[in-house]
Amino acid sequence: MHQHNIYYNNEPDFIKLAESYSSLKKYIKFNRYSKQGSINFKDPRACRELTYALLWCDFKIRLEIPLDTLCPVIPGRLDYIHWIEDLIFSNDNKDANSNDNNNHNNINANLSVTGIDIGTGASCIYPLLACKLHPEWNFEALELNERSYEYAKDNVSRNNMINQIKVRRVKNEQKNVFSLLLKKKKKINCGSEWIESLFLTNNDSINNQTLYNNLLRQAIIQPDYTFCMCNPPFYSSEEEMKQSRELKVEAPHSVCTGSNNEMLTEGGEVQFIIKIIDDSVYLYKQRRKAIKKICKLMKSTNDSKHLQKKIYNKKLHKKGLLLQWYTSLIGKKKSIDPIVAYLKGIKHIKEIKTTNFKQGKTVRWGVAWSFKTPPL
Ligand SMILES: C[S@@+](CC[C@H](N)C(=O)[O-])C[C@H]1O[C@@H](n2cnc3c(N)ncnc32)[C@H](O)[C@@H]1O
Repeated sequence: MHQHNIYYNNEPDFIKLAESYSSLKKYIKFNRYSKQGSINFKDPRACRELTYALLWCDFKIRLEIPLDTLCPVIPGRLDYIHWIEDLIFSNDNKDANSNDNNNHNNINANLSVTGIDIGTGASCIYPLLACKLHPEWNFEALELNERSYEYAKDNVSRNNMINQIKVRRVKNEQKNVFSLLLKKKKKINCGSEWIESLFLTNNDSINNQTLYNNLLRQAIIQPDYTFCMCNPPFYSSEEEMKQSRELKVEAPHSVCTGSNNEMLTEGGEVQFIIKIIDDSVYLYKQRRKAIKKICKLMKSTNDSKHLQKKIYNKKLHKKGLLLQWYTSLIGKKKSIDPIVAYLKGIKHIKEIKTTNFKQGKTVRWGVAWSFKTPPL
């Protein structure tokens, strides 16, 4: 467990918890092994009540989820968030390359953090927890399933976080996973901040080449979002899901309440994550192309108004999307190699990281990738 996790070396005391959260009381079981009491982890109602109790007592989060959706195991969800903190705030990003102005990871140390949760589920658990830990963070929470989307929205309002977390309904899973955010970017009439500053700083002529180069550099290295995260549906079929349960030597620690949309996806998690990778590459290339065109235009004109008009007419400032870190959870060990091999085959990718999250008998893995800075 991550050292920043509040449950690190600090297992919840169920009896104390039930004293503060009375509806948990009826689910508490005593046995001779545990002084702290326990619950029946095979009972979905008991698991859900435990999640509600932990979220309320430790985070002041009120949750409501249907019994037949995934009941988030809080310590595990926290571990993934803490790993993302490590990625975005790590010294590698801030200091090790501090002389490297071309590294888009550096710039973000001073910027606000906006995350994207792909498949936020009914609980909207990652955005809620992350924004409680970091009240200055913002989230875009994307969800395909209509009922989960409605629940996620209600959970955000219930916790007065509508200003921090935007829940968005994905209607077409075939489209680029980031397409709703691209649409949002396109709707912003004034264009991106960097392009505005490019023109506001010097309205008459492009005579200060250094200034312009610096602003353009900002445009290239500044990500639109800090990170994305995803807990994908792991399995390709009910058969595979069944087999995986049967393969476990010991009985699963707790009941799995996930419904089909949460557990199953065509091609399983490998295909799901590879689609996120492909979508990220496509948008990176779009942005790279647009920046190349802007550079060409800058060479051909000395008139900033003319340049501005051309950029706006060609919508170059709205093209592509770049995140500092793309991440996903991986549910099966055998999925890591094909995903990492796929990432290694993409020449624009600068860094690939993997990790594991161990919690009791359950192990999950994490994968993260970031792109090279597009060339000036
Ligand atoms: C395993 S669940 C994770 C739910 C939640 N994030 C959690 O960790 O408990 C996967 C979620 O992704 C959603 N989903 C599947 N495909 C999606 C897509 N293309 N875009 C957005 N959400 C999707 C599913 O409906 C489901 O709610």
